[in-house]
Amino acid sequence: MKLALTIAGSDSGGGAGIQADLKTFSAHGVFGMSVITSITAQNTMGVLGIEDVSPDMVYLQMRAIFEDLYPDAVKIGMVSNEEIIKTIAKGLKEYGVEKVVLDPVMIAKSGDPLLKPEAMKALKEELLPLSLVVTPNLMEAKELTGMEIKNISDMKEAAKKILSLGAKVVLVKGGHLEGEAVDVFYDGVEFYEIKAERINTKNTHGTGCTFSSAIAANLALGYDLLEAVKRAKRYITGAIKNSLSIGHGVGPTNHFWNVEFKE
Ligand SMILES: Nc1ncnc2c1ncn2[C@@H]1O[C@H](COP(=O)(O)OP(=O)(O)OP(=O)(O)O)[C@@H](O)[C@H]1O
Ligand SMILES: Cc1ncc(COP(=O)(O)O)c(N)n1
Repeated sequence: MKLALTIAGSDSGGGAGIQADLKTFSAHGVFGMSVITSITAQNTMGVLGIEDVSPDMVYLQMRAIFEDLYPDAVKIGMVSNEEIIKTIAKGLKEYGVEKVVLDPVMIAKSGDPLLKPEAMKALKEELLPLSLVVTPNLMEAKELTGMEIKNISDMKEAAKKILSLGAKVVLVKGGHLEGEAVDVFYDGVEFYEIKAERINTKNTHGTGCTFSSAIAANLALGYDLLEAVKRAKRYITGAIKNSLSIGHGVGPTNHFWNVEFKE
């Protein structure tokens, strides 16, 4: 059995964060574990409240996992404050973790901030250099580079800048552009455009979480990074195509559309 770990925030509504990540791991047949960084009171309409877990408790969760159930890959999502970011960086270094997918979550689809503005620097300086791949959406890539990003050529330029911040591979997600859903993968040598059809739906809560945890699941399964990203792209496209119209706002991705064993 392969093991994957998500270090992220809890979404009470089940569509994003830890909950989306664990469902994604399960759908890939990978055993999922979690380090919860923050608890959000959240649903398809927005975020009612956020309570960060103490850095000590974040560290203890990491210890509990790494000293017993060593993961084959790790995904990092919402890490809202500087102390938590530094604690995670310390843990990753201490336990020598290499297959790290960093989703630099900043704002929820609902517009609610999930990263404190003063924590941006720590995210850039402490976590980015420790990750194998970082997966910013257009807004996050803009925050990381200061660049306005309007097309694929801008995405490539941004990917180069983010690589120079210390990331080994950058995957800029074009979910917020128009036309085909194109993501730009840059490993410092070559650009790859990872493409899929655009699905016309309002139900995209948790797309970034689902995509990054699918990359981590495929890394845990032993695929190389580019292949893991291509497989994750197929997974997220299916999860959006079959997304769920539940709740009154932005519905979540669906992890049960390709399940073989139905009642
Ligand atoms: N409507 C869509 N149709 C097809 N693919 C999409 C659509 N929206 C997003 N994607 C794809 O989903 C993946 C996640 O991208 P997105 O840009 O939505 O991430 P995100 O904004 O970080 O998500 P989140 O807001 O959940 O953190 C990317 O591969 C993107 O191309
Ligand atoms: C705990 C948590 N983590 C991440 C997201 C981002 O996902 P989205 O932008 O789809 O709301 C979220 N809303 N909540």
